[in-house]
Amino acid sequence: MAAVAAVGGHIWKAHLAMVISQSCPTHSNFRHTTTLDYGPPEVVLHSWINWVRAHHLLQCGRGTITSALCTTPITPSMTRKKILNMVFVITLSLCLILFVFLIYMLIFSYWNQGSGKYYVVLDSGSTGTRVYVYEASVEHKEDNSLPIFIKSFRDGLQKKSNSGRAYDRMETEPGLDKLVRNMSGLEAALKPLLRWAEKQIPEHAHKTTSLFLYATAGVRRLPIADSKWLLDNAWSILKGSPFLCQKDWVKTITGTEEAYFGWIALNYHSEILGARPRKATYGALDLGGSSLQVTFESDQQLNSETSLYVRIGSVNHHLTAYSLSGYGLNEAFGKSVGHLYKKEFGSTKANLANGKLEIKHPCLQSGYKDQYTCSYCSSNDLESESPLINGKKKGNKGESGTPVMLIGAPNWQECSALAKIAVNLSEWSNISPGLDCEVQPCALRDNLPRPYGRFYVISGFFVVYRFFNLTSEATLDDVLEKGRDFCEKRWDVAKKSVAPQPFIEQYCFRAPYVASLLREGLHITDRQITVGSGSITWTLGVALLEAGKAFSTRFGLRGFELLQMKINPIILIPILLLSLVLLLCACSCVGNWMPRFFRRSYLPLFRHNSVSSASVLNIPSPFRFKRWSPINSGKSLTATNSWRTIRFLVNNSCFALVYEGMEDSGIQLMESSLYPSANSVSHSYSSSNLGQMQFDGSNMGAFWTPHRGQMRLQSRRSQSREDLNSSMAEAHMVKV
Ligand SMILES: Nc1ncnc2c1ncn2[C@@H]1O[C@H](COP(=O)(O)OP(=O)(O)OP(=O)(O)O)[C@@H](O)[C@H]1O
Repeated sequence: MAAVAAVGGHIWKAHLAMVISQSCPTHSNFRHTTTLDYGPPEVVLHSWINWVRAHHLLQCGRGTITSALCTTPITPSMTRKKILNMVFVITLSLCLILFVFLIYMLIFSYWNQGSGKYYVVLDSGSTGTRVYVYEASVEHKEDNSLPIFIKSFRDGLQKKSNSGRAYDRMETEPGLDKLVRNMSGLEAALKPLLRWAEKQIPEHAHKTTSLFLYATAGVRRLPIADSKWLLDNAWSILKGSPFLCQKDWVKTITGTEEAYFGWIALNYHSEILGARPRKATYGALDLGGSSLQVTFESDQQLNSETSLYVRIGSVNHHLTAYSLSGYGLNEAFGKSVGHLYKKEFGSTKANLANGKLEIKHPCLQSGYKDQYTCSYCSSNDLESESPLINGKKKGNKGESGTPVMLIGAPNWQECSALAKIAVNLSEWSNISPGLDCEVQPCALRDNLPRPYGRFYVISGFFVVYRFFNLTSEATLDDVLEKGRDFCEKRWDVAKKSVAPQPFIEQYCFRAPYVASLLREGLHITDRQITVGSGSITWTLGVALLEAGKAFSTRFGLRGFELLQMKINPIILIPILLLSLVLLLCACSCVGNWMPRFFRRSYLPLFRHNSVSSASVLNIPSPFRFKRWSPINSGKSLTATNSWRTIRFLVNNSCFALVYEGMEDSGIQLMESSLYPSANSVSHSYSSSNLGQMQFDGSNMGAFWTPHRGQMRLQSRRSQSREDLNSSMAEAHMVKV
């Protein structure tokens, strides 16, 4: 009802009253008045009539009404009529729902096509904090993949990428984990990023742009008090931005979440997500500065700790996702230094030398000499797996790492062996002792599922390939070869051979490390991997999932199902028209309401006698049913076939329905119907001084349609020949 009213743009407050006709004196005390808050009058009328009938019959059954009329209303044909009426109402409702749904789809689909929603995602990694700005919009794609288009903003960043940095992104260093209780440092890390984001997004959209800060491995491994300080203060900075930000949008994400977001980003980028027919997804190996995220799809029953069930569109995915802490590029180098330190000085912390302890590193070029703060040098460092500070300094709880002096002593064989040690979990952790990398993936704890299927290697892998100018077709042997060449150069030459960028000295180590990590650490072969682009970052996954939520909410549905329905106007418009026709037909059945165009062909009985198309009726609201009283009807009625039938039914059911409250409303009634009968007699309506108007009390009332600000009364079309005949038959039965 509410939907009907809303669609029509009318909210009707119908005050209905039924009074037993004066022609039924025994019922004269029976009066029922009620108020319906919503619903167009035709539906209200119809429901009311049904109620009245039921009530009347009930009263008769109880003997509270003794009128002879009690014997007349219930006949098999009336029951049939009731059923028909119900069917009509249901049909009408269904058509209406279909119609409204289609309109809704049409409007919202195209509304969403154009409108974008912005997202700002701050990635607080161990190496630095980066800002990503995305604009998401609904866009249906030819290949049926997920119909969300995400655009990433990189304005003004092109210049930076030419400077040798691997990513076109706005970033600040160091990572947040090095800024514990350093408010000015925290502001310096975040505010430039916010300012940049503000410039990318149109001002009018700032308030609706969602801002997230997700911290990863660096903050993840801080003591709780430190990470809380960081996040609380980061929140106090972010809430001052013009963007929409909530406290729980400033948080540390788990390694599994990070892995999952990366997988989403990768498969979205590859246009696989939500595709129909289903396409095989790629696994993701996302190598950061601190940790490595592994995500892949598998049908096997796997470890419940690492299992994720995801439904995207109509496709279910069973994922395995985990994060290998300490396997990021920077930390791996730290482990190599820690191993050398242990070999040289044992596992006790050597404070004595105060940074003067020299460590010869086989993965550093000759001529290289620099300070390094080792986080894996003391046994404490190793046990706590404490993070490196910007790849160079500091341990947990404010405790500094061990300062050492790194000296380049290049030796490719030793460097490769050292890289393997950094990969083998049993070499630097007591979690899984004695792992043989030839036998099992030695970067994995016992209970972690082995990577399976095809993978895209992203982030740190991309950085390494890019550093050595390798294409995505390059093999791991190519990486090793390039690494070896680079290691053999003198440091001053090597440094100048590449554009300025962070961690140049570590790439000699990184080449054998990434090869060993994939081959020995994870048992992944060259054939299984493709190097992904630098634009695939887990932050894209965050934006995509948020956009999916936002658009699904707009559609009022969960998930992407509706978004996936490609709405082709060529199909939709005919469906809409068809539903409209169905709707009109249903309306005509229910309430004799149908445009003249349809009506003529259906109702040959009605023929013009004298056309008075100007006759209209102002409908007052509230309105009321009132008994039909020929005495009160003042103005004499023009008798017609149809009218006689109406009156007959009215008399049969002992009451008539009359709009009440029309007295003051200056009612104009049609003198003759727009739709004349075959007998060239017009419909007639009472236009008494009381403004009463009769309806077919035993069946549908008239249907009212808004017309030029007024309402036109039309006679009930369902008083077709068939209907009339059945009414006559009923009357005849009663007489018998
Ligand atoms: N702009 C850049 N140019 C060159 N190298 C970069 C750049 N940004 C990051 N790197 C290198 O890539 C490595 C991985 O960086 P990434 O941003 O993926 O890690 P992170 O987010 O700091 O790591 P984690 O999430 O594990 O803390 C870094 O250690 C660094 O060596």
